[in-house]
Amino acid sequence: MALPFNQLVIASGNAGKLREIRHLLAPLDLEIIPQSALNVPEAEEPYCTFIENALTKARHASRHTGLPALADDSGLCVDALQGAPGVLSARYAGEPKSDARNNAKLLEVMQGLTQRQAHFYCVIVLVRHADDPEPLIAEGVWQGEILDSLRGEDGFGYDPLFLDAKTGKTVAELPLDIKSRISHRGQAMARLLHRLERLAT
Ligand SMILES: O=P(O)(O)OP(=O)(O)OP(=O)(O)OC[C@H]1O[C@@H](n2cnc3c(O)ncnc32)[C@H](O)[C@@H]1O
Ligand SMILES: [Mg+2]
Repeated sequence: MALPFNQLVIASGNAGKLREIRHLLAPLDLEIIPQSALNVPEAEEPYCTFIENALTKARHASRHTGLPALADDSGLCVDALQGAPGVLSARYAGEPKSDARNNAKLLEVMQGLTQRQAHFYCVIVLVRHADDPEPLIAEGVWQGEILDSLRGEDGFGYDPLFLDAKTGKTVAELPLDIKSRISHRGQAMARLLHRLERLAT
């Protein structure tokens, strides 16, 4: 597909996410540039919805670089916790961000709970310029359940606690290519690429 741009800034500072996004965008003929390479400072994420935060991150990176930018805002939503940690997933256990402390907190909060259903949610936003009135937006959801102990070494964030019902594995036990095919992020990116096709010449 021939896109109307050949460079794309990824508005994320999360190494695990960046690895997955690079993998998902690999089929495109695009130069992928992490925002850190262009000294974009981390954006504030003050909103209570994923979409508002994603839009803010994408516009922020685009404004700083003058390039098209893609942001991912995502998180884990636990049914029994009314959707927490939700938009606060990255900082559930406070500052500085720590996957290990977030997982420990989640285990503690869910101790003794039998209702363990949860989902990962991801929204991806692509703006062609900072004030783009028609950002491309796509979502994905991945249903699973929260285990009572950590399993697996791969991935990032809550992956060692999230059991995928279909494979019977935690996300941290799934290789990158399998996770990318079925994850919330993989689904969102597939939909985004579909929308990008309509822009392609
Ligand atoms: O905002 P950026 O810089 O992209 O990085 P971040 O880690 O702060 O990203 P978010 O604000 O979108 O928060 C997402 C958090 O949700 C969790 N999360 C999202 N996707 C995940 C996945 O695929 N596996 C495990 N945890 C995930 C993880 O704790 C992330 O830090
Ligand atoms: Mg963040």
